[in-house]
Amino acid sequence: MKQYGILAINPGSTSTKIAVYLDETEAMSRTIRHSAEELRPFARVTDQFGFRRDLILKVLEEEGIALDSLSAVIGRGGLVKPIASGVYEVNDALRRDLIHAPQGEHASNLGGLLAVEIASRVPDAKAYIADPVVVDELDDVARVCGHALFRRVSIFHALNQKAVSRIYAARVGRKYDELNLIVAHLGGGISVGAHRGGRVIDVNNALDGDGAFSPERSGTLPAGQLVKLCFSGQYTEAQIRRMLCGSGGLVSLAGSNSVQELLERAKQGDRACERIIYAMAYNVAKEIGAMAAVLGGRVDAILITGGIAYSGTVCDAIRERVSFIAPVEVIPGEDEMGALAENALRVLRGEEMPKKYE
Ligand SMILES: Nc1ncnc2c1ncn2[C@@H]1O[C@H](COP(=O)(O)OP(=O)(O)OP(=O)(O)O)[C@@H](O)[C@H]1O
Ligand SMILES: CCCC(=O)O
Repeated sequence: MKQYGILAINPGSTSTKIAVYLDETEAMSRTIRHSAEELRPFARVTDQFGFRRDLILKVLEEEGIALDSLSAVIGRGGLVKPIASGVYEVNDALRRDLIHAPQGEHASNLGGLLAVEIASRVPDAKAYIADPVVVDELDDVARVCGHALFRRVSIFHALNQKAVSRIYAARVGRKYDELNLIVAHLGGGISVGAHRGGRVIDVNNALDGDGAFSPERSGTLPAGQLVKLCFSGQYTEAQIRRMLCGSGGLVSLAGSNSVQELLERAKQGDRACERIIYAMAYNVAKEIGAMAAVLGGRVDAILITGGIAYSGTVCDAIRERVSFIAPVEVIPGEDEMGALAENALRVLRGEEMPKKYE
């Protein structure tokens, strides 16, 4: 069988992760860190394009990876229009939206742009994105909220939520699209999704003041108090937005986005820290309960994933409240790089057709 070389690119706010796979086997992986000073000169995320591209090319050269060994380059997709789950070839329409960012700026907008640039240097190589944060499979009823000017929007850790669901399905010898799952991704942001037969029919918008609070994000806030703050004249719109996403959650409540650090402080006797960590777990459990109702109580398993899932303390605090719903499985960390490569491989092998972004 033909062997495929795949470069996966996952740009985050302070790092660019890259990995090269030969079929399913990882040949190299590297996390390139970017300091605040390095990124300061760039006004917009897309302005960082040339800077990150050159760093990727340098790492590939250092690792002895020849560009012409690549059959495809796949990037994490960004804040484009709401789209169905799957693999998308990077076409002009997608490129335009990654640059102009109709739903806002996000580091992952660079994924598809870097993929198409690097693929263009290799004859016949394809450029893709897969399961971007805007994957939207919401049931119609989940879009409705309590005022005609507002609607609920699906923005979440689609790539990792789908990847861990497939891992769990393989473990129990079932197909992802036969299962009803609740997946709680606990990272810098937190998303809790109801997966019914392979579709995420309800999920919180993890970027925009919705759901459980997380290390850096406020989650849902009392709307009346928020309105009052907005009109207090004390804060600009940018400052308020930063309270929701960036300096909300644990950063605001406990002064750090590191759950590891806060758990250590709690262990040393800091009761305030302990209370806040438990409050975060309590809010995640509440979201899981809501998703159990969305699934009509028919839940095969609850999966807890993301960096915070390495903490037994946090997982136990959640499990205690939700294990009456379904078995709880912890799949810590994320394998977004592996998930990107697998998505590209399915398309290269003809097992899945890439979708067209319009
Ligand atoms: N062993 C651990 N125990 C407890 N917390 C941990 C552990 N390892 C990582 N974390 C916490 O996980 C959080 C970061 O999670 P993760 O790495 O998934 O986030 P991210 O990739 O930056 O953001 P996102 O998942 O939203 O894309 C941090 O608060 C970190 O302290
Ligand atoms: C919303 C998913 C991605 C992120 O946490 O930034």
